[in-house]
Amino acid sequence: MTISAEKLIEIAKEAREKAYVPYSKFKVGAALLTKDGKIFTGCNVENASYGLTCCAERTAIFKAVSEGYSNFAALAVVADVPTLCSPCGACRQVIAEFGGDIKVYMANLKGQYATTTVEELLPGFFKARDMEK
Ligand SMILES: O=c1ccn([C@H]2C[C@H](O)[C@@H](CO)O2)c(=O)[nH]1
Ligand SMILES: [Zn+2]
Repeated sequence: MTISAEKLIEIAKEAREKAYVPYSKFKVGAALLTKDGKIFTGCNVENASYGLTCCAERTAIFKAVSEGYSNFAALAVVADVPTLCSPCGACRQVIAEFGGDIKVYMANLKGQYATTTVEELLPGFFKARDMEK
């Protein structure tokens, strides 16, 4: 990995500013580090049809994959909360698709963070192997 957790969190914090959140007003930012050192950012994008909202984490992952990157080392997620911003279930499954060992930094605006992995966040996640007959 080429950059520190703190730096990735800083980048996620900047990405958070772009959040489109007219309904919840809850801005979330993400920064995704590829194994070859490229960074893709994301923010949450809400919709008047609430269920169509895309979280910051998935925005970052879909941006990266659509640009040809799918080997990830770490993902930072930042929100303005006293505790830490923990990815929702849908995002956990989407992150897991690309490796249960991807580091996840859950952070707040003060720069406090916890490090975990998707294996820890979503034990027993559904994977390609589960479709084998
Ligand atoms: O980890 C999370 C949790 C929530 N949200 C978004 C979805 C919605 O726009 C708002 C409130 O749930 O926060 C994210 O982007 N990431
Ligand atoms: Zn989510």
